[in-house]
Amino acid sequence: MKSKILIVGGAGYIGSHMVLRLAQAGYDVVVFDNLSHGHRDAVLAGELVVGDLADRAMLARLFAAHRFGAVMHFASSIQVGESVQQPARYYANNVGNTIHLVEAMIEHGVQRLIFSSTAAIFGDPIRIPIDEAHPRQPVNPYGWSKSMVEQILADCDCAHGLRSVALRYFNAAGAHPDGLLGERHDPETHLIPLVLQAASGRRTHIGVFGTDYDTPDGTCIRDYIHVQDLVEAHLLALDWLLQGKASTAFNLGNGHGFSIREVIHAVETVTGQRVAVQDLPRRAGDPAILVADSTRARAALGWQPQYTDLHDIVRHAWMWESQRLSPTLQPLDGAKTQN
Ligand SMILES: NC(=O)c1ccc[n+]([C@@H]2O[C@H](COP(=O)([O-])OP(=O)(O)OC[C@H]3O[C@@H](n4cnc5c(N)ncnc54)[C@H](O)[C@@H]3O)[C@@H](O)[C@H]2O)c1
Ligand SMILES: O=c1ccn([C@@H]2O[C@H](COP(=O)(O)OP(=O)(O)O[C@H]3O[C@H](CO)[C@H](O)[C@H](O)[C@H]3O)[C@@H](O)[C@H]2O)c(=O)[nH]1
Repeated sequence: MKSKILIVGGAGYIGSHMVLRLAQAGYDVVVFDNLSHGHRDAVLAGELVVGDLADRAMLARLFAAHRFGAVMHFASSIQVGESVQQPARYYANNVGNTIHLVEAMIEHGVQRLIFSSTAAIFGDPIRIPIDEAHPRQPVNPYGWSKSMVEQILADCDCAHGLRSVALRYFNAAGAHPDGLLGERHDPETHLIPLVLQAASGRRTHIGVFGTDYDTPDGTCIRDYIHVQDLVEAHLLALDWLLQGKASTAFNLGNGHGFSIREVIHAVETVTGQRVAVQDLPRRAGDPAILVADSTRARAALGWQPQYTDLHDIVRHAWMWESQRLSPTLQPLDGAKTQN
């Protein structure tokens, strides 16, 4: 009998893909999500418990009712720009509420945690690609909140033997290859779904934030990693912890960067639609280039990303976007919806 896994934030984009994959791998899954940004109908397996990490009494009841072998923690506030405007709210949800979760785990003897960290802990990189030895120097409250949690987890390992793996995703993208799940952030701020919405007619155009970066075409370069490949890394990290291995952290990306213009071009190729582009000033806090060195995850976990071609990532996300298009769907910025 496989362990029962608690997925906190399992109704969100990455968490919902994780829930399905764990169920397919034979794990018993319980999802805990306040549905602030998640979707009830994205939980395609297991039991959904609607609750907030701020509610310590509810967490205590949850841990008393189930015997969890491990916890995967996807729940957080995720917008970098918003974190600059509302830092206290970000620290409360991403750090304060994570402490509630960790305390409940310690109290109930649950010793394994996989934590969703981010490339934002590295701030403006001093070298590319970014490996685990790169200094952590966040430049916004979102990145700081994740870096602080990593420190808290290291301290809780020393004090309580809580074993954890922090997975630092670079740019999560794509959708379930069978079209079952996809990215449904509201508001959507991520590049690939926004460009696809411009291709489908749900938006009039895509704004490009900054065309004067020190990159070949002047636009920012990011490392887009398929959500399904991230999910596979979590399964391997779970095995790592179940085998009793030490707490650690891994950087997760493909190791290839694509510029914003290359992403737009890939969307045009995959969809056959022309995307209207408006060049805009830089967005505050965007590093020019973020590319992961995931050598360690490949060597230690045996992680082998499957969907490394940007066109596959865009194709799966397009399948999801196309399914969501219907004559009744409201245009998002005054654009006409195509049928
Ligand atoms: N999407 C990316 O590109 C990316 C990159 C790096 C790291 N991450 C991290 O991965 C994780 C998942 O990201 P996502 O894109 O799936 O986000 P998401 O917003 O789709 O999912 C987060 C889920 O957590 C839930 N949640 C938030 N606060 C909660 C609380 N206090 N109590 C209970 N539930 C709560 C939300 O309702 C939502 O369902 C986040 O921790 C994020 O910081 C994401
Ligand atoms: O309408 C848009 C949206 C984005 N971009 C640009 O596209 C690139 C990618 O932007 P995203 O917002 O899709 O992703 P980020 O690289 O800003 O953010 C990602 O990495 C962050 C850490 O740096 C967080 O972890 C975040 O959750 C994750 O999606 C950036 O250069 C951004 O300026 C545009 O030009 N136009």
